[in-house]
Amino acid sequence: MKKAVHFGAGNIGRGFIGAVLSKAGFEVRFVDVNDKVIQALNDKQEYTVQIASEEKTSFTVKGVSGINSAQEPDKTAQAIKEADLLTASVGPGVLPFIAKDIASGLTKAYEAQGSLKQMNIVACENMINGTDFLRAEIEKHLDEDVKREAAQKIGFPNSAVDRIVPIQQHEDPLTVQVEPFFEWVVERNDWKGAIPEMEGVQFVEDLAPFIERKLLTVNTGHAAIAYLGLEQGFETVDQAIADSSVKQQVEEVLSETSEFLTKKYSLSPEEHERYVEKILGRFENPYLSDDLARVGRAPLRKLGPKERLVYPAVSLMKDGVEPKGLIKTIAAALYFNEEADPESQSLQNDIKTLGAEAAFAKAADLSNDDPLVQAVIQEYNS
Ligand SMILES: NC(=O)c1ccc[n+]([C@@H]2O[C@H](COP(=O)([O-])OP(=O)(O)OC[C@H]3O[C@@H](n4cnc5c(N)ncnc54)[C@H](O)[C@@H]3O)[C@@H](O)[C@H]2O)c1
Ligand SMILES: O=P(O)(O)OC[C@@H](O)[C@@H](O)[C@H](O)[C@H](O)CO
Repeated sequence: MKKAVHFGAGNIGRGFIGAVLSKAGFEVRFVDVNDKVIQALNDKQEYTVQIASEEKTSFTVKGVSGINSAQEPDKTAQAIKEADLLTASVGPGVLPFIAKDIASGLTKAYEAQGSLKQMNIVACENMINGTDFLRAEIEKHLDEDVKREAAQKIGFPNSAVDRIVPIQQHEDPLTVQVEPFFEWVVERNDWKGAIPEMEGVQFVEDLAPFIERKLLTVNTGHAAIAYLGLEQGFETVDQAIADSSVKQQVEEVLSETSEFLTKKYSLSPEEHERYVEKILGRFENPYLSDDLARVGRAPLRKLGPKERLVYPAVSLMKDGVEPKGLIKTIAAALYFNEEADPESQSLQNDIKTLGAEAAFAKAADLSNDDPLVQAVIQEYNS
């Protein structure tokens, strides 16, 4: 049986990636640091995925087990040595940490066998070129000979993953509720070996239009709902989007990212409009309760230069377009203050000590006098 190792047995890990891998015939070993989830995976070897729709269907994902990488480094290394496919959805900020575990597994395998098995490593994060980033982090911990062997034997394709999976509230720590829609797109050229048949996975020549369309529509839209919705006192995505003023502002933001995307990738405006409509419909799903605090989480990451808000805003401004909706959303993001979110606390602390202008400029990697910084601060102060 083919073996897959998936780092991150969280919401998208169990709710989507693990389910696809299991269905494609892989034995799935989840690696995580959450011992409750790992114990439950080893006790049950299966879990339930519920579809958030009127029909409320569910299915069972079988053939799964867990390894706690913090407590079981040898078992983690052994699983990496045996893997045909390694995937990860831990959050971009955690990739440097799992890179160490992966590098250690690859080094042990190389030392034991004098070679590495052919495999693919795919990061499934909301991040442009997430696998390239993970690869660079892994390589920091490899000796030259292992690095050379890894370049020969391991494929590092970038990927884009789309399925809304909120924070879970079930008695069973493994049960996971997901929306009906799903999309997993993987870059074909960087895949090593024959392209496998995997239901739910699409292999494409060029990932850039897919990841950018997804990040700058689903995730920009989500961020706008979160930051603008919290300002209005809403708690969940469906509640916020049901408010006509929030919806109108989200539509304005998505019309700006649509302008950027259709121009950059020569997309058909009608087809892209249908894509946007579909996504707005997903946000309105009444069977899914998704916290605005989750959707707005990690604001320092979300305000980064290659991320869902600043990247399209800067690009549009360079083309002489003032993205009023994005500017409003970024200003609202600077008010995101969630006690349980460490990045939101760092952002608020930066605003207190440096001022909002310098705090945003730092997060976005822009100079204080950049036109976007000035427009955002004018909005923030108003
Ligand atoms: N939830 C979604 O709707 C969704 C959809 C598409 C993509 N994503 C992306 O997937 C990633 C994960 O999101 P999520 O919502 O599943 O988050 P999550 O918090 O539910 O899952 C992350 C998991 O990583 C684990 N983890 C943390 N540190 C680790 C370490 N050092 N080693 C191994 N595991 C570790 C956590 O314990 C947790 O189980 C993010 O990049 C997110 O943007 C999420
Ligand atoms: O995971 P983040 O923090 O990058 O973004 C929050 C949500 O927008 C995201 O998790 C979506 O639910 C997901 O990307 C849908 O595919």
